[in-house]
Amino acid sequence: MRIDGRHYRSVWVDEEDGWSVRIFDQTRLPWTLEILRLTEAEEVAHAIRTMQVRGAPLIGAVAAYGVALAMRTDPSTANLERVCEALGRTRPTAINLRWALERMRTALRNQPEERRAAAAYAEAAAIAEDDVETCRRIGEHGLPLLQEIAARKAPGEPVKVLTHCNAGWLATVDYGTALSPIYQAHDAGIPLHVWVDETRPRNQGAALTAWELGRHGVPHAVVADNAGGHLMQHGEVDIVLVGTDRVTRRGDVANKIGTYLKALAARDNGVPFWVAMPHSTLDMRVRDGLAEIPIEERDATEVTHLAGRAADGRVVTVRVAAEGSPAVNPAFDVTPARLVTGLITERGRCAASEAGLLSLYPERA
Ligand SMILES: CSC[C@H]1O[C@H](OP(=O)(O)O)[C@H](O)[C@@H]1O
Repeated sequence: MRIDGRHYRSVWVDEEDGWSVRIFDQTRLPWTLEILRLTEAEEVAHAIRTMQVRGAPLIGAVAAYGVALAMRTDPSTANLERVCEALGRTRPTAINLRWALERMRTALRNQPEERRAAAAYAEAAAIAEDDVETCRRIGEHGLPLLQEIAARKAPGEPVKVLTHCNAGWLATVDYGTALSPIYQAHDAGIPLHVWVDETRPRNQGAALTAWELGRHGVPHAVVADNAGGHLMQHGEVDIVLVGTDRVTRRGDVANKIGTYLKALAARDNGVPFWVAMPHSTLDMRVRDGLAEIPIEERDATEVTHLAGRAADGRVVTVRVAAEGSPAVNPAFDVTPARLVTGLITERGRCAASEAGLLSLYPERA
């Protein structure tokens, strides 16, 4: 994403010192653009736990750099195992975190200690570059879906897309997943209108997706999470495009809480429901998403309180639920494969099924 003339990714190694890790503090967006400098693996773990950095592919890439930071100070095998375990415990649902840490372990365990830091930075960079190209290709394979809808409309009539949470470049190293086809369609001159689910309780849609689309000039409107079904009933949604945190062997999809409800409304209204999935999000070790995918339970105060910017510019948190009322905060839900029209991957599109996935990823059998 270009900001003030400079192209940014969502994670990078500091150009001056060559080893510290830079990220945007996404808890401060859309109000202020703050760049954090991470110098220790524990700071990386904190950033992931507190969602200063979030998004399934991005937390994998940032955790990989967390391992590199750890190897700088202690390249022992004991420390490698310790830091991978600690980073792996930060968030349980997105499989990308485990995928990236397993890839780092594999790349480092047979390296001599004196070469582990350099090898760790190289592998983390490879994970990041892989994500960039993967997300760019997801855009290429998702673009035809939007072109086909546009071709059925009157000239200038926008393709109406609904998206949930943030699956843009802020959720990946660059380009995004669900937003990647949207950016490519916009840049190709296809008229779009994006319904941005606010995505309670953390409001990644209202705060992050709206900020991204606004900066890119993509026409959009923020809507309450509960408005999506109504919009679909009234023909205001041509397609639903969402990201994912884990796809199982049979095509069940874990994603931000509320995704399942959109899939139900989409099915009831005959609206195509597509999920953008990078290879790092595929978990062929799990078949039944509802039974096997761990759903992160986050702090209740994310539901009872809301962060926002006061009139004087301060970012404040206010209580929105009655004093003393408890709250429950599951951060993800699972959409069964039967409600998913298809998966958009870096290798093409496929059905949300084992056969569909193996047709694109035969090596994952
Ligand atoms: C590119 S997929 C991003 C995926 O991650 C988000 O979760 P979180 O913001 O809690 O990290 C959400 O589920 C998005 O769809």
